[in-house]
Amino acid sequence: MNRNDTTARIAHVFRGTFVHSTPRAAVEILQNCVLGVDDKGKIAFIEKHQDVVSLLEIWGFETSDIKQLGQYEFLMPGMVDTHIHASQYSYAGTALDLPLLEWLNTYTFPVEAKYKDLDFANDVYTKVVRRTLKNGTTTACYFATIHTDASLLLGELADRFGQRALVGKVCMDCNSAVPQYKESPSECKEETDRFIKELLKKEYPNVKPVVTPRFAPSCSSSLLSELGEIANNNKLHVQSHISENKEEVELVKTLFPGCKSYTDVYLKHNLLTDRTIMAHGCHLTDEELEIFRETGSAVSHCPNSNISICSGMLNVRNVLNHKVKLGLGTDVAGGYSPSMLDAMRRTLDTSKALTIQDPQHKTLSFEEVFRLATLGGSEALSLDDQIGNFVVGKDFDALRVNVCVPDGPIDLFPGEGPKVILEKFLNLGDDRNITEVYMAGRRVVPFPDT
Ligand SMILES: O=c1[nH]c(=O)c2nc[nH]c2[nH]1
Ligand SMILES: [Zn+2]
Repeated sequence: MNRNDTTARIAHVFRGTFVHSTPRAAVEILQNCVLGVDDKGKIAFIEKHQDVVSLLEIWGFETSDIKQLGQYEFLMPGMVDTHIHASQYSYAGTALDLPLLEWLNTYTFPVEAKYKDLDFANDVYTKVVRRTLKNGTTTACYFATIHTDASLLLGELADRFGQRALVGKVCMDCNSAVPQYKESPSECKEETDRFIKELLKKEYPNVKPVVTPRFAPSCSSSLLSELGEIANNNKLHVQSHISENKEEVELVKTLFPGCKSYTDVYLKHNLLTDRTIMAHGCHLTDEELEIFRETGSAVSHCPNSNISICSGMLNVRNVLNHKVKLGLGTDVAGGYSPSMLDAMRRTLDTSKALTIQDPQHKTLSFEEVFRLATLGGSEALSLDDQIGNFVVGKDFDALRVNVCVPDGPIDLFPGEGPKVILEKFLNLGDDRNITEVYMAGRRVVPFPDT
């Protein structure tokens, strides 16, 4: 309970129930506790309520500053969407009737080509940032499009609305189906350099660039090498897709005959580091998972997308058994829902479907899935020194949840304790239950303009 930074002042104090994950406990429920946030947005203390008098003295706040959570309220860490296409949000909820490669050619590439138009980009990007924030996504790892200026705009909007974000300008120099939607190799390199330089120059505290080769079939080998070099020279995150559906895996075999596997393609181009996140991985072999573990690369599990466009079912238990970092992603718009609550539910559904197929399969619990959506996501993005749970010194990214809002989606019954309340929220709750969202100590929901 030491106050060693004498300059930090307390900006918020909450008293009540806090729910989070730790490396040891998938769910830890801290009841009757007090949590303080300093004016730099960091968690200053979490203590039992009986210590409040000494906290008042040490930190110099008043009892009247304490925000008391109600009986049916709790704070939980903000959710981390480790894979979402901001540019596909305009058609989320539609166009789910084709498998991946046809889906890309028919729906995705024609829409993404429209982001040359900054007015269109501004409309969709404003809506996706606001929608995901309202649904409790405090951190998003975004794919934009090949357009540098629109991608910079996405970064600006995330900063303005208060969402922590990794933003990727998409890189692709191969596209025979929709040839107007690709760049030349030199354009791709120059524009990626410009994107990174300009985004870093903005000095947004919580918005950073991520090197984004779309996926192996969209990129020449020389482009993949350039991108590996850019990421390593600048110590940047990398994101892409891997082993989403079987047809794609076969295509990669024919496109990169010198590589042993899909994973080997990215490995050979120096794209697998401990700041890499690869979406899907439904069809990765154990040997490939071993490479993920050795390189510290992470998997983003996107179950809504995997089911919606019939790609496959990732065995999350197997990935975790291989000690590979794993977070959850909505993968809008292959996934139709922008909500991480949906990503948790679909993760449980997929795990149960695997158990139906094989009763030996150990189904994921809701507690484990809660961890994947919060701490697991922060680990997958290598941001766990900053966010993911309520630990002194981390940024305060949090949701204030009220399971008993008027006309809300949840009914409670006598004798239901905090664990049941959490489980009901995860399975039945929606954005009506997320009454406040904080990112780095700043209250970002409700929106200041509402
Ligand atoms: O789900 C997906 N969405 C995409 O946009 C994409 N591009 C390559 N592979 C992809 N998979
Ligand atoms: Zn994707």
